[in-house]
Amino acid sequence: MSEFVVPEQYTRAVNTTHTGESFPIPDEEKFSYGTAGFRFRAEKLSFLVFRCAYVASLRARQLNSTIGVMITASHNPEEDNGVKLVDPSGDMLNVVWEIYATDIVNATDANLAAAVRSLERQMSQIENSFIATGNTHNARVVCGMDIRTSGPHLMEAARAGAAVFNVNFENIGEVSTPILHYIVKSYNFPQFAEPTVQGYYKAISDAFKELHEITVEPEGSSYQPKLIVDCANGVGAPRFRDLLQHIPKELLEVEFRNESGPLNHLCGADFVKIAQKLPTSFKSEDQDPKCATFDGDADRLIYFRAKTGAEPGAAELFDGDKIACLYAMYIKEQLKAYHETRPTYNIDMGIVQTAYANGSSTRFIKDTLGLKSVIVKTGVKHLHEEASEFDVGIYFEANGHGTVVFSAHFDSIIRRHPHENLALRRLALFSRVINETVGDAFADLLAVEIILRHYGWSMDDWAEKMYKDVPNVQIKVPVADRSIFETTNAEQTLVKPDGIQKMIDQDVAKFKNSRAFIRPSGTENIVRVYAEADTVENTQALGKSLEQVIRNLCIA
Ligand SMILES: CC(=O)N[C@H]1[C@@H](OP(=O)(O)O)O[C@H](CO)[C@@H](O)[C@@H]1O
Ligand SMILES: [Mg+2]
Repeated sequence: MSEFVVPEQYTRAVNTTHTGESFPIPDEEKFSYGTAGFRFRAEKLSFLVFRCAYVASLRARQLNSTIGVMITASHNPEEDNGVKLVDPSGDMLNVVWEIYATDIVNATDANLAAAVRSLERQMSQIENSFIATGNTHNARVVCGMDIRTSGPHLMEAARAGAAVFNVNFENIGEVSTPILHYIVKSYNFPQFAEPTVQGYYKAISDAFKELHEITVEPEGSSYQPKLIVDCANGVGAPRFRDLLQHIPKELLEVEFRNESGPLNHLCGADFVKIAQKLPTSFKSEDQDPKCATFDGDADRLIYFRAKTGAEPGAAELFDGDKIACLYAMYIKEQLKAYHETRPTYNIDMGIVQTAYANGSSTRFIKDTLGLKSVIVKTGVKHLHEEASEFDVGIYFEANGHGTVVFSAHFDSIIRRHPHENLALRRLALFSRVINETVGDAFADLLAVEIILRHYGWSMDDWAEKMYKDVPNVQIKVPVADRSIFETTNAEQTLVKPDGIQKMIDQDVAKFKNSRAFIRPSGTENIVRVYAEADTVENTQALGKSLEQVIRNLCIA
């Protein structure tokens, strides 16, 4: 019996990009909307951006709102690129739409119209909304890109994608990912800020300057308003320079490094976090007092300095966990002062972390700050969602991606009455320095500086007055097929392949104060091993032995 063969004109072998160029996709290749959208070598991206901007335009019509498209591959190398979509609130794309986006990206050219009709049918059942009809005059797609050389071509792919359904398109040029998120929110909530890059600079810097004015350094303060920033050779360099035009040097003086070399190469927040090393152009002997690093699209921030008493090039990190704890200390203090004067309206606060959070930070949150840390799955959308359960929800990934979200209740009590007392004013202004839509390296840096000044802290103080990280290691193990790994318990336990968790548990039991887990990455073809133990040597040994568990399994 002969098998039915689909005529080629109906397969993905004849798919095309926005310029009509052929983009054949093998049958077995299925794109999926990962932890942070679609990410590949840049060659694949014109097609994906074209289709994603089309999806964005459908969502924009459905909600009669502005939707964002960001073209970036964050901390990945220059040759890569990626695309992710931003919802009207400035948050990550709604998860149901991640599925629609996946369907549309995987459709054949011939089936695209049918895929959209099916999407519309599903939507009319679930949300009672329609794409093709109704009021769509506010529908708009706003698109930003980082500074990869593939960016401008992909911007044209996005423009073409939005044009298919005739939706307004705006290119906002080279921006950090958080700027794009902020502008999308500003379009949809005009009272929030002017929906331009300048509007973002003004809103954040005005709040910073006002909060700075009412932040008094304590007597004997060791705070220094100076720091050196490693820009990962990314978009953070030009845009942070622009933002600082709005902030007088006496308030904050920044020296820029790694502004124009190879993107994310031996520098940037991801490199510093995983290697625990100083980025290129920083040296141990310089003993630079206070340094910070962004990733390639400036949505991550980590503070660091040269580690004393360690091998040359080693870095001491003040990572996402330490920043989260700093925010928590400060906000808790202001909330306490607020509750003393107005006990009637309770405002609750919580901290959300992932399993990668250093064990010491979680203990500090619980034992010293008397707060609870909720552990969720990796990926900002999970943290953001959980943090939104609180009036003040602080969330951070250990890698430096994080922010604070504030509830409507907080809004009505604090933001609308900021002049009643100092604590209220501080809270209200702090909430405006922060970019609530997503982790923002610039906004987070300004918030950290305010808090260090408030406490009169140097980096020494920050290190000594909080907690000491337990030794930890993160190892990337390349694998042919990461889909064979399945996790549970906020990704801390492997349920598949069979028997593997038992081997992990046996290894972990050999070391003192140890904790470890293995999970497949959602962004790269690797499995990540994370381990903690009592000493650096034991941590390395545990990490290596777990790495071997994976290697044996994947070779077998
Ligand atoms: C351990 C780690 O840092 N994982 C990162 C990384 O996800 P993976 O699914 O682990 O590849 O990229 C995500 C997107 O940038 C980020 O949210 C996450 O924290
Ligand atoms: Mg990033």
